[in-house]
Amino acid sequence: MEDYIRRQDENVSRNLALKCIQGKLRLINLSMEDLLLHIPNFQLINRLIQDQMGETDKNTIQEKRLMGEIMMAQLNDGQRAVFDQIMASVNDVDNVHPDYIFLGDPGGTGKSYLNNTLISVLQGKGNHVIAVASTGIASTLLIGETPRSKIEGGSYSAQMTRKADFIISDASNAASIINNTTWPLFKPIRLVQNMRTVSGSQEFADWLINLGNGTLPQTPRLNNQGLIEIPPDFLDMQTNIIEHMPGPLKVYKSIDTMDSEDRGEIANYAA
Ligand SMILES: Nc1ncnc2c1ncn2[C@@H]1O[C@H](COP(=O)(O)OP(=O)(O)OP(=O)(O)O)[C@@H](O)[C@H]1O
Repeated sequence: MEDYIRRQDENVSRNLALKCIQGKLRLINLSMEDLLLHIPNFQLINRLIQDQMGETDKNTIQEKRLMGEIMMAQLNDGQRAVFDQIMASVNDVDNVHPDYIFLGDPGGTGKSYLNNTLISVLQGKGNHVIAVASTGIASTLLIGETPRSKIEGGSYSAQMTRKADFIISDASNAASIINNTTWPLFKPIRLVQNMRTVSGSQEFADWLINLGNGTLPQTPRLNNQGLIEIPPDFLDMQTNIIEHMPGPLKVYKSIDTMDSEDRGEIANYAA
């Protein structure tokens, strides 16, 4: 719920969080009733979606246009080239540009920044943009075999999807898209300049790119394809950063998959 409350009021946030929980429960064949949870208020959520669809008043468009111009001016050459390709696809009247573009890893190359720039610029031009949380399911629904104009149903999501000029999905689970039957429709593009490292850290930037690409050389001593060795210099850098962080050290563990006979317990761990 905290993820939503930054942007919405408490009641809307509670219902969006419940809707998210309901989606996760469905994946493991559980319902809200099974866990005695409230059913989300879909009317409220649909109204919110409708408000967002109608968020095209002149002031908003003007603000987005200015923001888009500022962000666009900051793009590096690689980001700008991808930006131009995507804009060509969005404005494509002759259908010569690809409809589906996949901006892949590596991390830190400014994909989110570029996505936000595209959203601001397109909204600033009055285009309808949808930014979706990306899961394999979302990509399948939005980029499935059904052309968007043929998506049926009167729900706000269906209306919004039909009307969208541009659908964008960030932080995607690449594997779920690459393994999807729609993958051949995508044009894959990569950014290469790491934007998280400062100038003078080229070695670290290259190492991060290779890490993201899965092209780091194997360390024979470790004798395990799945293990990588972090060079001591980079580890020193991390220790240095941690030492400069205020407050007591706290370790958070992450879990990729949860295995338990108790389905309720599995539902407590977000994937
Ligand atoms: N053109 C730019 N000008 C200034 N800062 C930028 C630019 N592009 C990206 N950044 C900054 O670089 C950092 C990394 O960018 P971003 O989060 O967009 O990368 P990413 O590829 O989405 O990373 P990840 O895949 O790890 O989430 C961010 O702090 C972002 O604000």
